[in-house]
Amino acid sequence: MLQQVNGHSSGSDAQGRESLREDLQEFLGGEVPLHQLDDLTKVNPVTLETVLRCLQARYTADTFYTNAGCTLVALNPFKHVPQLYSPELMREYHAAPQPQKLKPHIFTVGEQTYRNVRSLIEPVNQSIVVSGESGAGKTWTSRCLMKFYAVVAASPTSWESHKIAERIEQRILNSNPVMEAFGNACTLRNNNSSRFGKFIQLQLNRDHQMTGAAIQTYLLEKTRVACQDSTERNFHIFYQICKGASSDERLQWHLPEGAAFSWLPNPERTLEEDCFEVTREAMLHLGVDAPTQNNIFQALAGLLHLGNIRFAGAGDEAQPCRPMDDGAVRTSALLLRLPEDPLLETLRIRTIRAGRQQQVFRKPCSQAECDTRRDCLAKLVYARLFDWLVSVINSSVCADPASWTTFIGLLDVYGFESFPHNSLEQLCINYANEKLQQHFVAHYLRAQQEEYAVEGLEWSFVNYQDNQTCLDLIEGSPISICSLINEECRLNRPSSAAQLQTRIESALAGSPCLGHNKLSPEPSFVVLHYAGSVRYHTAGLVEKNKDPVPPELTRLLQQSQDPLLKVLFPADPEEKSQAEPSGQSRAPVLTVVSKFKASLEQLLQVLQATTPHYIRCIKPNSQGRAQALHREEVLNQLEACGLVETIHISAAGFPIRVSHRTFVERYASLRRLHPRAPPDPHSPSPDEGHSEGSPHAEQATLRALLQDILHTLPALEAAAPAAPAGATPAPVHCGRTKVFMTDATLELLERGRAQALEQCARCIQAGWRRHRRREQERRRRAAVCIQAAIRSWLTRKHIQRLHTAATVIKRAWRQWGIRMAFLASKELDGVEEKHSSQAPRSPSSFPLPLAQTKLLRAVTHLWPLGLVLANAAVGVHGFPRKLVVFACLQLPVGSPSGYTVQAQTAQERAGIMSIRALPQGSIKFHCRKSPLRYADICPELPPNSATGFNQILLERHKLGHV
Ligand SMILES: Nc1ncnc2c1ncn2[C@@H]1O[C@H](COP(=O)(O)OP(=O)(O)OP(=O)(O)O)[C@@H](O)[C@H]1O
Repeated sequence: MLQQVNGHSSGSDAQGRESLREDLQEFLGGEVPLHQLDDLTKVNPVTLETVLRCLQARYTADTFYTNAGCTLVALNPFKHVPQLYSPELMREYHAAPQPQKLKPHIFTVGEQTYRNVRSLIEPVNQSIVVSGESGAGKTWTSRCLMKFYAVVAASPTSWESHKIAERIEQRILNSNPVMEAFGNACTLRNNNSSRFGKFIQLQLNRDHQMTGAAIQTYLLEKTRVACQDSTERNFHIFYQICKGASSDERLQWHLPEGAAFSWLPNPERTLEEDCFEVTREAMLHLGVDAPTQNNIFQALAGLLHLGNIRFAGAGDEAQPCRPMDDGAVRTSALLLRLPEDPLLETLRIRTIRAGRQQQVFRKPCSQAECDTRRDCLAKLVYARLFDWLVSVINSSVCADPASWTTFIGLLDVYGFESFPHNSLEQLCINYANEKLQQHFVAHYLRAQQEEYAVEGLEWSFVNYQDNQTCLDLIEGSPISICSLINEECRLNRPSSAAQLQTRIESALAGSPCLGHNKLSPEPSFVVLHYAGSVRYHTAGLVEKNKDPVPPELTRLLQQSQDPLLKVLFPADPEEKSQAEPSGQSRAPVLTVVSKFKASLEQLLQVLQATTPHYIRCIKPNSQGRAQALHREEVLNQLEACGLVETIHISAAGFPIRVSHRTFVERYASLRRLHPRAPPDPHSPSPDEGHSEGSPHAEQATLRALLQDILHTLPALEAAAPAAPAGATPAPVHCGRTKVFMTDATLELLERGRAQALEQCARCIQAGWRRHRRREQERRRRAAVCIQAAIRSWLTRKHIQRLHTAATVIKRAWRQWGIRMAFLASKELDGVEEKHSSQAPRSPSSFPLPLAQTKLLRAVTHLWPLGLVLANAAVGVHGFPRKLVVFACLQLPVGSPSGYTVQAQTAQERAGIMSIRALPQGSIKFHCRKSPLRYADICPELPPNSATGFNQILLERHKLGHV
């Protein structure tokens, strides 16, 4: 299902798939973000895509270790990660009650292994297989594990034993720089590439303290001594002596500064591995004293000079080739302490023994043969030197067999290799990887079986074919690739590469793992390995397998006066007979393949007798850059280290495992599609007997729901578009806590769920529309109500405001009137008040309308006269004048309720400005202007109207005209 979803598509379809993919991944992966998933087997479903995504997420989050079931996947950080390998962290993992609960780390594996040894559960001995391609971090990992054991497996009780343990650990750790100097080289893929495989056995005593170690090496790439790619380098030790030797040593070893050696490409490149002093120091700790070291380095210098020997063809086959530089021969012979002439002769002349008497014939070699013999001599010396060093290290670090009881093995092997040109080396490496893969798969399947057993599932349905057929093809009996190549060596007959190809293809035609190779221009055969198909070229395969060492070369080296070479090449009659296989001899020939096979079998026997642990080192990118993960490259390595294969094995079973609860939550809707018949009311309910809310009751309810859902599967299958008649039911198993299913079942369930969701969606849509219509109607009515209420409220408010305004106006108007009246009355002098107080007026005794009428009449008819009198500058004053005025105005004099005519003496003096009518009904003569705003305006009164306050009846300027 997920693979389909992961497939390519375009446009909206792709978008839909993407969202479904995410949805499914969320469902299957649970809530845990990918980078927090510590175990790749918990990635759900277990597909390459999800595994890759998980590894990428973790790498981005600087999390470099991830479990994959019984395997630890280690991504190379390609950078220093502070505290990732500190002694404190080692102790933390060592002290943890359950180290597997801590974050995945090589220390978890280390600690688990150590605890297994202590628990004494069979098999007590443990092994850690560290694999991966070149540069993936195998050596680093092995080194870290050794340091880990040096820290945790060294807590002796007494001070003395503490010292001994410390010395042993130091020696074990010191073996690393020595092994790396002699066995590692800078390659295109790794500056410090191990050119051999190794199995380190860390020996523990009864108290589980490390008492020693033993190192077993496999398949050193000795051809590198004499043949290097122009972009690569020879073994580190050659550069170390050339760069690190003192001037005396340079003289002694004939290594002048800047000397050029044809077997020393790229000498200008300086690596951190070029540290001569470290190597010397470590050798010293391992018991290789200074004179022996000197001897070793001198021999190595001799090999460098040997590589400078060049031969020129003599032109005549009967004549041996000429050396182009006698100096190189001389120096080489001197340093290797070989006689110069025999050295030259051995390189140029082959001896052949023939006939019953084993007569010796001497035959000059061709130029190419001379070169081959020279290279062979160097390879022979170097390989023996390497093996001798390993044995020296072993004798230094290996504990007395009686002192150790258990061991932890560290296997650092080369990963699966597939290059454009593959030969015997790759065949051996890939053969070893096939063997280890078989071992790993057996172990992995066992772990899977255990999980299935815990869940109460049968294992038998997992139909997986392991890689036995491929192994049969490579090493099987009686006919296999190895046996055919060995046969060619044994028969010692001339055979071409094409003939070998034909032989292999015809003899092994029935093997399903032998690929067809019709189009290749070069003779080759194809093997379909578990990690991919590899084409092996047959040219030179037999020769490499023979790894012939001309006996003359061995004899020559046995003549050396050098103490080291004497040790490396003792005069051994047994070796002699091995080195001189007779063409007619039927004795088994020790070929490279047969030796390798033997050591591999021995190794597997050791592994099978131990509890294995696996660390798969992955190189995130080939450039060695930090923070860069190239998916394609990682995918290839996952394939090569067998993780993909184990993923496929998972797929052969039930790659999808979901907990009961999650399953029910996701697929509960399926019950709507095909409802089950209601249960018999008399049958017991699933949670009967369990108290409500108890875990049992919950589990029982879940199970019942689960069964309901699973019962819909047949109906779903029948409804599936391409369901063939009589198709087998979708495989699904209900474990104790999880539902196990295949990809096909997931697809079926998902399809049903989509249908159920569609139905639900329709229901929801209809309900929603109904609900929306009702809502809309309700809203409309509510809006009308609200509008009406608001309008009435607004109107009320408006009217209220008008009322308030009117009241305010009225009040203001009244106040204004009062103020005006007050001002008008204030304007009067105290005279009136006096009059008023003396003769209070009674409205009832003299009603105002009548008084007004009288006044008006008086004003209208007589006031001009009174006025004239009042204004007269001379004349009557005082009371007589008042009387005159009163008379003119026809006002009753002394009437208590009548009008008063007021005029102040000062006014009288200043003259009258105006005559005014007051609301109280009196007439006033004003000698100045009124403070009232309108009081000084003489209204054009209509006849008989005298309203207003203090209204001017007549102004001064008009007075004159009167
Ligand atoms: N855990 C790590 N932390 C930091 N750097 C690392 C780590 N592991 C590996 N490296 C880096 O990667 C380089 C290659 O690692 P290493 O030599 O262990 O690879 P290898 O798998 O042993 O390669 P080969 O098979 O060629 O020997 C190291 O030199 C180191 O720089």
